[in-house]
Amino acid sequence: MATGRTHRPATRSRGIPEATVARLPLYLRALTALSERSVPTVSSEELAAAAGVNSAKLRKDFSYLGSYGTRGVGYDVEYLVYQISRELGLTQDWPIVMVGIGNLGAALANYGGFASRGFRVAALIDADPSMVGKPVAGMPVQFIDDLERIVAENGVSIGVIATPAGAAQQVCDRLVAAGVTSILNFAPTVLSVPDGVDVRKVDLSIELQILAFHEQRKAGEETGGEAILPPVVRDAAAVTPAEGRKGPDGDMPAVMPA
Ligand SMILES: NC(=O)c1ccc[n+]([C@@H]2O[C@H](COP(=O)([O-])OP(=O)(O)OC[C@H]3O[C@@H](n4cnc5c(N)ncnc54)[C@H](O)[C@@H]3O)[C@@H](O)[C@H]2O)c1
Repeated sequence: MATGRTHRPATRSRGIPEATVARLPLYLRALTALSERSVPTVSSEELAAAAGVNSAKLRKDFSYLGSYGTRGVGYDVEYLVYQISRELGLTQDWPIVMVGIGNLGAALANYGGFASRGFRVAALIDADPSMVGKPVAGMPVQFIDDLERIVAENGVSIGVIATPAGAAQQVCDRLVAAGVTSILNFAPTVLSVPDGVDVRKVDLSIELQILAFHEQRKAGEETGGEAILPPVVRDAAAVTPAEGRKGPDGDMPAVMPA
């Protein structure tokens, strides 16, 4: 089923660079907070600070949306919320399915932030027969055998995978064959998908490793250049890439090769 990795151009067909697309949710989150406080307008500097980006980049990003603000007044908050939501496709409801309702899947299912951002959890799916019918976040868990029917009946185009890494590719293939064209993957494995399918990967351990890198740098600066390696990096240094290292769940290198 899987035919290869998806390669996307850095610029989307409508002319908005991927880097800008990646920042739109940050602007939207900051703008939504302003909207909830009934703030009518915001300057590029204020909004950039709230979103954690620099203001020149923000102005450039908004120019792709055709939004230039008004000199001395700033940007209209409600209109920008609408414009960004429309650009991100959030003015419509997106039914999603989650596969793998263990510790992580159940926590995600219980997160209220999806629904408020236009993502409706249509179904929770697991392969463990003892979980089927049990409620998680107020929904009964459904059996993996019904995946294709569930996707078709709910018109699902986005799937979330929170299974062990060893099951993720097979689950991904079934989702794609059923018609899902976007996957959010939490399993620590690289998924192969055909052209036309987008995969986003979330890995908190990679984020921690990046922080560890910065901590090591800071420690090096404090000691005048003599770097103090945190334990995870010291361990990695003793392992050749060919040997690899098994992570806590036995399927992921604890330190990803560069
Ligand atoms: N991305 C991150 O930052 C992050 C953080 C925590 C965990 N994880 C990963 O998320 C995954 C889930 O972690 P967890 O702690 O919830 O594990 P878990 O063992 O609690 O849950 C996994 C669930 O997947 C189900 N499952 C197994 N094979 C399946 C299949 N073929 N189809 C459908 N369901 C299947 C199991 O029955 C179980 O309910 C793991 O791969 C883990 O490494 C990622």
